Amino acid sequence: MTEHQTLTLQEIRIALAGKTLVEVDARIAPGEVLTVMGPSGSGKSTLLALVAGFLAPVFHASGRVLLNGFDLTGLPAEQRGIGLLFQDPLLFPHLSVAGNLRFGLPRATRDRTARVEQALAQIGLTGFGDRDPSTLSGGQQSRVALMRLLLSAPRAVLLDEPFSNLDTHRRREMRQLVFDRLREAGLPSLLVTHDREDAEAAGGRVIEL
Ligand SMILES: Nc1ncnc2c1ncn2[C@@H]1O[C@H](COP(=O)(O)OP(=O)(O)OP(=O)(O)O)[C@@H](O)[C@H]1O
Repeated sequence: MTEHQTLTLQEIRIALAGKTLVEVDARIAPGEVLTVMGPSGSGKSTLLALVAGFLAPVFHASGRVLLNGFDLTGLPAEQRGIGLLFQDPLLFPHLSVAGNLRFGLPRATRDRTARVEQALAQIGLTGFGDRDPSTLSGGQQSRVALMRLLLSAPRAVLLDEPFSNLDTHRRREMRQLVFDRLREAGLPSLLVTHDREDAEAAGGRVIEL
């Protein structure tokens, strides 16, 4: 279990061609999901890119991103320990379902096979470990992507329209699973969505860009 963290977006300002696109100042508590909403082009994905550490150089950004007071602002993406979940589950097609989950585990993890079996059981996919990800339904793939993310022990999570590829029923199930898991793990998260029901299910504050 990861130490509980607070994610702070301190006086963030992102500008494009001299014009302010995004201004945010927020502190996200452990287990809290802060939802970011706003029209297309308002800078939601750009804000996530800044927090993750891969903001395109055309943008000018100021402010700081802190995890439990530790300044991430100058760190490259791979050193930030931030997990990402997108609309597309982005499973590795050349790895089995179990291989995708194993990939999430930090290198020093012991009992890897047992951890993967346990993870499969937690998402209702016992017996699916040897399958090729493309043979899974969209909802099953989403669950594998979520579990791969959680196994990687992130310190914070960014979600960009993570449910928008799922049908209504699967979306409800997946929302519940994702938000329960993030709360249980005590992870601060930032959710970008167009869907009010996502924001309600997330249960945290909502900011509009
Ligand atoms: N690499 C880039 N170079 C130049 N402009 C960009 C780049 N990426 C995004 N933009 C512009 O920045 C603005 C914000 O884009 P962004 O993708 O953050 O919006 P969004 O709120 O996530 O939109 P959507 O809801 O459609 O996903 C848009 O005007 C977009 O055209």
